Amino acid sequence: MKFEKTTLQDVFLIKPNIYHDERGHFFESFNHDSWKKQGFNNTFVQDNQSFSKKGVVRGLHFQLAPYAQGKLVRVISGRVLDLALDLRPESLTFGKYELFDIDGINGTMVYIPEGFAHGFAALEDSVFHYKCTAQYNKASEAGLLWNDPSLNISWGIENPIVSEKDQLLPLFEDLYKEA
Ligand SMILES: Cc1cn([C@H]2C[C@H](O)[C@@H](COP(=O)(O)OP(=O)(O)O[C@H]3O[C@@H](C)C(=O)[C@@H](O)[C@H]3O)O2)c(=O)[nH]c1=O
Repeated sequence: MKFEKTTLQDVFLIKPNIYHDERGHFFESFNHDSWKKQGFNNTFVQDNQSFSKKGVVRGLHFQLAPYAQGKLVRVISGRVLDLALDLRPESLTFGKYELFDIDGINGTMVYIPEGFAHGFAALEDSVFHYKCTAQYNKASEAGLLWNDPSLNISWGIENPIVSEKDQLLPLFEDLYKEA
């Protein structure tokens, strides 16, 4: 598996070695020792899976400390535009985001550390899987509006399906007014 930098500090892509044969294919989606060699000293404590119909946008979500989550995300089937937004004021890439076009064929994974907001758009019917470094904690849930004009995110979907909860999330500038 190859670890590649992105434009965001501490966000990286993980490209697995995929072994194809007449039965199909095989790849390691997580390997403790490979991650340790990269200096990763955290532990994944929860795995999540969701299915999204084509045209769904979920996010942008994060959990507040002490339940902040690092997430290792991947698409099992389908295709997703995945987004990480740096919310760490001390970071060189604070306020910046990057979109990653990932699918169930190339198996590319994205690691999004604690301190980022995360969201994704399902460009096809998609099964999405992610490992988290902290448990779900309802009281710590927080987020930002998926279509905040100041972020101007090109989700590649017109009139997406968005949960009621996500439609009520605050704007980026309001989040920092509240802080
Ligand atoms: C996230 C989560 C939700 N739930 C429950 C709460 C609710 O009844 C139902 C659906 O929750 P949500 O609407 O929050 O699901 P969803 O919008 O898919 O939330 C996820 O979005 C992506 C973008 C992320 O980054 C994740 O961390 C997570 O916030 O599942 C859990 O039991 N455990 C969990 O870890």
